[in-house]
Amino acid sequence: MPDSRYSDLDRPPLSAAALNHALVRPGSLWTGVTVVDSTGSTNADLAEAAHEGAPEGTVLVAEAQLAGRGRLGRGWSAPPRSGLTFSILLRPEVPVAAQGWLSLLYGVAAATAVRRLAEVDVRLKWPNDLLIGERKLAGVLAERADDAVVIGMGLNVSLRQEELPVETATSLGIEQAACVDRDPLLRAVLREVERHYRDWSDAGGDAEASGLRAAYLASSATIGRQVRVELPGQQSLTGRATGVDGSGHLQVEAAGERYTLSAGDVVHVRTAD
Ligand SMILES: Nc1ncnc2c1ncn2[C@@H]1O[C@H](COP(=O)(O)OP(=O)(O)OP(=O)(O)O)[C@@H](O)[C@H]1O
Ligand SMILES: O=C(O)CCCC[C@@H]1SC[C@@H]2NC(=O)N[C@@H]21
Repeated sequence: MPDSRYSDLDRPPLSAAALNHALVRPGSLWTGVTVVDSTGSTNADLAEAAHEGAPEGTVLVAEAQLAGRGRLGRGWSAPPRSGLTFSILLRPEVPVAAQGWLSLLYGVAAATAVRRLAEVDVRLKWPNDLLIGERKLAGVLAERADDAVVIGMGLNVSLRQEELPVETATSLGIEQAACVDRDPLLRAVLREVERHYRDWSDAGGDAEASGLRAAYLASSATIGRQVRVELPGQQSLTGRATGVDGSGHLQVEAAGERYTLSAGDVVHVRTAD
């Protein structure tokens, strides 16, 4: 008899009406939540909406994604309703140089929400993974669309072991989390994103002044560790990850030299100690 807690197609679909009721109100960052049964990629859809002038705070959630994308043309795959696949549209008014922090901000917010509701210890692997132990629970993808930024997240909620697309993945269900309900998880993530985004925007995108850097470092699975960074063209770098700069770039000290790496430059990061 399968464990009915993880029978995803029997789960209630997410309700756009309930999400709008909970999240969209005067003064809130969130201006509208749409839930679709299926699409290619919520990031691609919101990038198109951004070109057409969609407002900041637009949220798009897909019950199923057919061409979910990750960093560097990699994919994101998960069975329908087994998790959360959603994107948000932001129009940040802080210097572009600081906006590299947005995907880290998103990770901090999601980790806070997941820890609180699901009661599991989540750590952040630079640039874009949420890990439980060494296994990937969620990924974040921030992409520029004109002067907007679209940030998407895939979060594995009830995937069973045999449904995981890669051996290095996990889900809240597998980790026996206290909450495997997608609706409260999604609301909590978006509320935390709003809180961190306001503080960071009010500080002009200064991660230090807004407290974002401290929150990020407290959750980091990368900083302070020995890392092996794979770079394009079969090159690699082995050294200590020492911090994250004002643009969200990873700082690595290797053989007495200091390197600064942006998420777009890095093929893979492996911790090596
Ligand atoms: N539902 C999922 N859960 C966990 N991982 C997934 C899922 N779907 C796809 N992936 C993995 O996520 C990868 C995309 O993420 P990303 O581009 O961050 O690569 P990565 O392997 O996590 O990089 P790094 O080695 O630096 O952490 C895909 O190549 C795939 O291996
Ligand atoms: O780990 C990664 O590389 C990032 C994965 C991001 C996946 C999410 S799912 C919702 C949104 N739409 C996409 O096509 N990708 C992101």
